Amino acid sequence: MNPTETPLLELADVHVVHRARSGGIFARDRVYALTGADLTVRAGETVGIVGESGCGKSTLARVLVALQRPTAGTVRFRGEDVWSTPEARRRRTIGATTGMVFQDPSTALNRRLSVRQILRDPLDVHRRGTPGDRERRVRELLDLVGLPASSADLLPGQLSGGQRQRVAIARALALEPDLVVADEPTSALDVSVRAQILNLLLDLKDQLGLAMVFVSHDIQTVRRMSDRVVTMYLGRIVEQAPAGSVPRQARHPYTRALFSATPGLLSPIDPIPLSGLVPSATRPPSGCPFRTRCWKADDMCARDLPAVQGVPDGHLFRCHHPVPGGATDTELISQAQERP
Ligand SMILES: Nc1ncnc2c1ncn2[C@@H]1O[C@H](COP(=O)(O)OP(=O)(O)OP(=O)(O)O)[C@@H](O)[C@H]1O
Repeated sequence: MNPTETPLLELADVHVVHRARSGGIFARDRVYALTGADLTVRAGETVGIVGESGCGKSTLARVLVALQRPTAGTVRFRGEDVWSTPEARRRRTIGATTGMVFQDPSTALNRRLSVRQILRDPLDVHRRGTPGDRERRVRELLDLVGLPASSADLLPGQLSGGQRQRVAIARALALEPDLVVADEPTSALDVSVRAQILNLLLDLKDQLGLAMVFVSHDIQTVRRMSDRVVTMYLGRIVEQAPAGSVPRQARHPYTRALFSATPGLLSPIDPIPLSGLVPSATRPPSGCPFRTRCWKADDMCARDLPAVQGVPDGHLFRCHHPVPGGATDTELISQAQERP
């Protein structure tokens, strides 16, 4: 990875605001799904995204592959502003060189199409090679994801969950992308096949030199898969750190608390207690989004959004009162318990 080369993707101050799905008096509420996201993805690297349900992980994933247009901010793909580019060019550039694997292959694949049709579709749309080339590419893709050539004639319903996710991965790879975004790719699968799918993704990443963005609730998995871990809370990226330094060197109290809840990673004793609920994304708190649950929060946290601070190795965080890097669990837990 060369830090001076143009990144594959750069998000600058990206916001996504949805209209609330619920009806009634809140029908006109806005959901702040992603707020002020700055993120860079470089060729060949794997970025893991963690955070509790509803914090904006899928929204960020969709922005990265241009399935979601930001409400504000800039997305650059190889230096080019994605959303000020004409649609046809956008499809040829970011559309053809990124692929997405969704959580549930049963809903992500068209049940009426054969595996061959599913894999040929992107090749046909982008007019890749001759019909013979496309047929060869289908066989190549099946081989790449460990499925027999005979599966080309099957419908998704004739495959197991793990096989369906292999087809979804093959489809994401059809156009030889530089980046694959996998949004909880194993959470809808049986526990017994999860490791196989994760290993397949890791092998493909190495074999094809892909960049990968990997979204998961499963912190152990994200840590194992990623070069860099991004922690999100209530629509904001609160920390980005090299995977090897998380959780011990994590500086944001939320990252430490989140990781401490994973047995064997940080905490030999109890998880760092977090009081209160995640606030609603329709009414995020002023200042730091985490301050309503943070044991270190004070008036400044309610007043001002913390600026991004950096420590070496591309480690960034947003916090007025960061925890000391390398603090022991006991120190962190006693700090948390001192909270009034
Ligand atoms: N199309 C939409 N319309 C309205 N609200 C939405 C829409 N998509 C997402 N949201 C809301 O935006 C917020 C972020 O959602 P998102 O799916 O990105 O979170 P997430 O971290 O991926 O959650 P999960 O882990 O449960 O999948 C949530 O409050 C969600 O309800």
